[in-house]
Amino acid sequence: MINFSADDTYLNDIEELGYTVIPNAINEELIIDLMADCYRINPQFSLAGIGRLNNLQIDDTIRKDKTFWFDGTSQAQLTYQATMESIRTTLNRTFFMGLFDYECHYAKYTEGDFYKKHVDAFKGRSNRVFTSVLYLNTPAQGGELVVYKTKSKEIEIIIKPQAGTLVLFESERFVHEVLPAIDNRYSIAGWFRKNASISGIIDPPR
Ligand SMILES: O=C(O)CCC(=O)C(=O)O
Ligand SMILES: [Fe+2]
Repeated sequence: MINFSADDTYLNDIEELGYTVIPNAINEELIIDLMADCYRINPQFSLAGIGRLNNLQIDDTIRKDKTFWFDGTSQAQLTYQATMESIRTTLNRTFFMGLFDYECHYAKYTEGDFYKKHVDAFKGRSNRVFTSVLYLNTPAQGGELVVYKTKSKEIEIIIKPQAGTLVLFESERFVHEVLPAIDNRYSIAGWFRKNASISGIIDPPR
């Protein structure tokens, strides 16, 4: 399991580059349990929307993955959330980020599914600060994550999904896309958030 204090390479990457890629961040047993959880809830995966709550829109020209928001109904979900909780406190301690919670969903991409170029947060319009993506399986081909350089069309890095690899990046900073899947691709996408409560109403999750 990832231990930031034992190896600060990843924290240095975050500081210097705004992102990091951590292979084998999560132990194999938990990956197996999370995959089993995906199969359990398989019929409940649904076409992902764009935007939040009331203005959620389904637009399958932008993304075609199917998602399922964590509902805490399995030990695997709770264990994963506890791991993300420890990363949240580490990020806060190291970078004084004031991240106050974490939300995540499973995502399933089957053949031909993609997620076109986008950013996960827009300045001043979202409280998503840090994006996390954990890959649950290792597709033989397809479904690469392409991350672009800040304010540029050039590619910063192409990440091949590998079971156990955790990617962390600044949500506002990086345009990214998921290339069309060939083999089935399972992952957990999540967001560390700051509290952007508007006129006293605590910002709801999702
Ligand atoms: O699965 C990935 O590699 C990235 C997914 C993504 O960009 C998102 O869900 O916002
Ligand atoms: Fe994204």
